[in-house]
Amino acid sequence: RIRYHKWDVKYEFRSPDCYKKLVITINGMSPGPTILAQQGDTIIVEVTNSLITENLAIHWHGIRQKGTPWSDGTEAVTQCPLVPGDTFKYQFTVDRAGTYLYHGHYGMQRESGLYGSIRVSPPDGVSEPFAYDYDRSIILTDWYHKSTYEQAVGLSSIPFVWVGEPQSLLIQGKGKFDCSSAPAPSGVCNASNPECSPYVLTVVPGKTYRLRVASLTALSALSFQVEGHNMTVVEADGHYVEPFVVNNLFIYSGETYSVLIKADQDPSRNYWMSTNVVSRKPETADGLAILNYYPNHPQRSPPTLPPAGPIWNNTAPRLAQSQAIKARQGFIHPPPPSSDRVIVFLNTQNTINGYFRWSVNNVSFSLPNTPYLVALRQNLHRVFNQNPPPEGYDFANYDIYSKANNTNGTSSNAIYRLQFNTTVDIILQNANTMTVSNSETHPWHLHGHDFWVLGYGKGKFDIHNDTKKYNLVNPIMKNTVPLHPYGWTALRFRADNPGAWLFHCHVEAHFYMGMRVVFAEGIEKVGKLPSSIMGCGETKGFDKP
Ligand SMILES: O=C1O[C@H]([C@@H](O)CO)C(O)=C1O
Repeated sequence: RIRYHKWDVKYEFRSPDCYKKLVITINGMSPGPTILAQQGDTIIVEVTNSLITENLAIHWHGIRQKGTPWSDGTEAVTQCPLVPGDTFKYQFTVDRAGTYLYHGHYGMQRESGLYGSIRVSPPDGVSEPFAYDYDRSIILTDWYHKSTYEQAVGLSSIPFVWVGEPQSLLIQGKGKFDCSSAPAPSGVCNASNPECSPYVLTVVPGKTYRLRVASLTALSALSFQVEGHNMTVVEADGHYVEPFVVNNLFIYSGETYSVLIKADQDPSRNYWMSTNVVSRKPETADGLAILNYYPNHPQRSPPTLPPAGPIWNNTAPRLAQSQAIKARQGFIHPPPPSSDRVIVFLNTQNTINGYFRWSVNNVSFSLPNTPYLVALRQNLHRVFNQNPPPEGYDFANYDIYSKANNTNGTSSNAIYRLQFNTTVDIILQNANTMTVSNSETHPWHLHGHDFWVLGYGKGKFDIHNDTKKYNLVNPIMKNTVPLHPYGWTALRFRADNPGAWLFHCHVEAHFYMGMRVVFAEGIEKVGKLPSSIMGCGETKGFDKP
């Protein structure tokens, strides 16, 4: 089946947390419309850029774009962005049931509200390996009052202006900023604006809900909890999980989970759902929503205090949850037992000519003006640096626990070329930032593939011993994975999808500041590129017949 959508993307004044600012909407909505589809369907989205003075690109997060690498929606990697007034047709197949996302992938637009859910059901006659009565989706985000533009300029200025902690946390696009906490011009912050009434999930007592929880935060790692209700984790990034029960779910930007919740508590009242910041010292109020037991009034506040959530600076339970996620029995895709290539990515904060940057192996990524996909397919060698970027770092001498003696980095647009159909291991290695005794959480997202998560650990990854602890039996496959503070994460994937694919930290500011790489594979197998992805940089005129 073909699922056709026509979207108009524009800025509108909105007050998702009671504070009025410019929000990017799709057909008037933020979050945008949910895309519902069945495995095997073709999705067509005709997007018109009505942002007036900004370009646009939309990424289909978790969709691998097999055979349609030009529809991945990543500016300067797979397409020229849409200029204001342009319409672009994204067309791709959803080849696996599960929970996915879409969001802006031009500059830092995602965090202006340009995002939504994709929900793919199994083909006819195939049932999910767990039972539920109802299916609901929520996306968690953090929210800033400064415009994305002001943030981007601050990040690229001397002196550096950090974005800081968010002003509020939103659950499915709704939050509450305390208007009395900061003076705002009259009419800008209005606590009684109905736009910022809490999100309500109504449940029928006794029924089981599949709640698809996703995070698209700009910065924050989150914990999510439902007062008085356990959650059974059953899906992650479109793969079935061997079920396990949690009180709170840790979730990082770019991840999706399905949890089962049974409405089996006292039905005479409502309950809180809450989300709170972890991994960074919180300066943001917890995000709240209401779990409404039918037929109680949906807006009636629960008689209790919202659950507080876990303490922010304890990494142990976060690492433990990461390690608990295994592929479900009967749905295990065993990884190849070994790999053809191992690439180590040291994650560091750097300075380049006085500018703050983020890097892998001390190289901070800069985007060319021409999409890699076109440059590679049409041999436009001038577009980017043709030398291979580093495959590792100075393992013997680099102390991951201290601020580096020399924090200088370099900037490059060189890419990793992978031999088609080979198996590649990626070791993400965390380190101290430029602040003493500080290491952050980085959620890494891979376009065009799922990877096996072979393991997580603390400290410096040891290629001789830590590889022996890899889970080669039932590792989960994902597209986004956390790298915990001072830790390592080991991934394996098959370079089997012809195209050019981003791999990056999903923290919007870190991505913007260069924490990304590009992989390219099987370019000679890429089909004829649509001229609609061309027209910028070295492809000027290529879009004309
Ligand atoms: O990129 C970042 O910059 C700040 C801080 O390191 C300097 O202000 C921070 O917390 C980041 O994640």
